[in-house]
Amino acid sequence: MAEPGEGRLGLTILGGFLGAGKSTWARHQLHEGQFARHHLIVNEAAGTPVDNLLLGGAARLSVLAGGCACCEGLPALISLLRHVCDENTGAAGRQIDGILLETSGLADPGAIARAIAADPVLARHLRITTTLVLIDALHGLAQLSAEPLARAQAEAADRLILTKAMRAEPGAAGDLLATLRLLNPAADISGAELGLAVALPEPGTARLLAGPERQAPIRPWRLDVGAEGAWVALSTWLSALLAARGEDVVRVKGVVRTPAGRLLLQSVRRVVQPPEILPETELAGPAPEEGVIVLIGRNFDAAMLERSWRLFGPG
Ligand SMILES: Nc1nc2c(ncn2[C@@H]2O[C@H](COP(=O)(O)OP(=O)(O)OP(=O)(O)O)[C@@H](O)[C@H]2O)c(=O)[nH]1
Repeated sequence: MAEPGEGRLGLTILGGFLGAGKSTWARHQLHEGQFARHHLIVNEAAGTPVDNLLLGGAARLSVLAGGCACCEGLPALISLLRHVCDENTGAAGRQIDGILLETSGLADPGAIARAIAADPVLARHLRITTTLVLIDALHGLAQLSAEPLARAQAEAADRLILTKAMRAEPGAAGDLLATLRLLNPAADISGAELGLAVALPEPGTARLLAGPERQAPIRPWRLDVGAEGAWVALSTWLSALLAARGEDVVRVKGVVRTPAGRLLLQSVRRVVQPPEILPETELAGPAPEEGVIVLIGRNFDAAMLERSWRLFGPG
């Protein structure tokens, strides 16, 4: 007798807070030959997608930008998933082994899973094989305390991966591990550094999580920084912004043109990451908009960002 779920396409949901390392982890898995015959869907809350630049190894890639897939971007996700299911049934037969969905850092994977289960078409064609949530070992404890969303993400997982595991101070990482075990005792937990599996720290003490205060919503802001030449001004502006308003800046990412080529600039909380030169070859998904920075945070307004950039910007 056929098992329930047999024949349905497997869906892996890859979630985690802003900057937790979802694209980095997925890129490494693709490099290692994992998810080789999967359709990769990348969701970004901002309208200017960047993550697909890191996922050139994907055989099939769709980008859903400009709306988080658990809320305002949900109709687009449902319709794309139906389309992928359609393509993989019928005469042509199955072209892929499954779907890997990288959610935006603002998505609750539990809400996505519930929406899929409630959709009569998807419920017949898809089954969620794993909900994998990445937790940033450097910022995870603070996020779990301050952001209800980070907690909801951790609780929704059946697999948790502590990323940046080798960069974190072992005591703090051990406390984070103990806190995660308290929050989600059923989840399998492992560690990773740049996508590579590494040992977990010794478990420490679970930190009591204070109920988060009411906060303004986190949302993306777009800043046009112009064409070539803005690089030095941009790094000075970003350092000044993080010094002055670091608590409100959750994530910054963007692509700027420099004499050395296209540069991917990003920060997670106050940590500015080393810039990365992007290959000029054709990449999966839409071409990136150059000279555009996406800032994801709270309590900003577009005019204020413009003004502050003009203080530093070239010309
Ligand atoms: N040292 C270290 N850095 C990491 C690791 N994972 C990610 N990073 C860095 O953290 C930054 C954010 O990584 P991404 O993979 O873009 O994170 P993300 O979760 O896809 O980000 P969003 O889509 O914006 O939520 C990048 O600068 C990465 O190089 C890790 O395991 N170790």
